[in-house]
Amino acid sequence: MSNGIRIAIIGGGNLGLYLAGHLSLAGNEVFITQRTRSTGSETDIIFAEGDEHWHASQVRFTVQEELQGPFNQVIVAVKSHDLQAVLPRLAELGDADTCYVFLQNGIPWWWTYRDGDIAGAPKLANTVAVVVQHAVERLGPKRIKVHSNGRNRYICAQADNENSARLQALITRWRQADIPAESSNDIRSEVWTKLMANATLNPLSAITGATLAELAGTPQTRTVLSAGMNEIARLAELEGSRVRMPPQAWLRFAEEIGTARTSMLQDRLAGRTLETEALLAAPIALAERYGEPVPILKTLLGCLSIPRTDLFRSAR
Ligand SMILES: NC(=O)C1=CN([C@@H]2O[C@H](COP(=O)(O)OP(=O)(O)OC[C@H]3O[C@@H](n4cnc5c(N)ncnc54)[C@H](OP(=O)(O)O)[C@@H]3O)[C@@H](O)[C@H]2O)C=CC1
Ligand SMILES: CC(C)(CO)C(=O)C(=O)O
Repeated sequence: MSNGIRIAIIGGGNLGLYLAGHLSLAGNEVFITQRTRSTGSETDIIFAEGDEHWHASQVRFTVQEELQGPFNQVIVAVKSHDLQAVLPRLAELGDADTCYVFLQNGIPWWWTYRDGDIAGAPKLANTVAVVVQHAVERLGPKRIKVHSNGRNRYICAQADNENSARLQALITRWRQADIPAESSNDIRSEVWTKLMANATLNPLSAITGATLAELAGTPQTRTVLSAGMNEIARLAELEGSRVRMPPQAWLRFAEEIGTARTSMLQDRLAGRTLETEALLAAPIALAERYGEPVPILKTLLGCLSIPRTDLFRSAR
């Protein structure tokens, strides 16, 4: 591979497949790991449809134990509740120059982390947080539907807030692969801004079964969403951050994205664990520390605690 680099992606779900396809089609050597080895070919084809149409046939599918480092980029695309199993085995995949990239929604694992807290985890200087403003759905094991309103964003920053050449190289490489990456000098405010959407749209979609456009287009749910988003904005303020989008802008985003199902609704439909800890329980715990009332967030978490994994199965 002439100009390409070696990239490992941990987790072949929605975003893992999307990034693998783009980075592979741009000439990089891409390996993607799944929880267990899939039957079938190691280089199965990834198909994208929806607002993008492509297929990528050079991505290598494997399991983490079989990856041979060092990689230039290690992209961690598992849900936040699966990080505990993955983090201690990451450092062995890289060297001093490796970029470890994390895409998780919600309060991230590195929020209060200090180097050395988890043996085997990457250093903060090598850790890049990406706030992803994009909706991708899985239609089959290696088939995704990409939703685009023309304003997708992959907002990147180093977890230690430094602006290194390594971070800039990552952004350049992703942009060459048509991934709309950009840098931020205040990633904490970006995390809070995105959490306005994920602490409200994700749970409400999983409770109701509604798409993003249905939630944003219904007056009653708009009111609940705006109130929940304002609760998050207030927490951001208490933490010394400032959200970058008002609730109305998020509702417009949701309307434009249209028929997409949030990642949490997809999990509920498939009977998988919901990402409630990072998206709701963590900000609620923080609110309790400040004595700040968050009735909407608590109601959403309460509704999700009713185990109804079969809820929409027959309807979809
Ligand atoms: N989808 C979206 O549009 C967006 C998602 N995000 C965030 O990005 C993150 C990833 O989301 P998404 O791509 O939707 O998630 P998915 O659930 O689609 O993908 C995660 C994948 O990781 C796999 N996995 C879990 N543990 C391991 C492991 N130890 N080794 C290898 N693979 C593993 C899962 O396998 P299994 O299927 O067996 O569980 C699953 O295939 C989440 O935090 C989400 O909140 C952010 C913005 C948009
Ligand atoms: C709401 C959405 C699509 C916004 O990007 C998202 O982050 C998710 O589904 O988890």
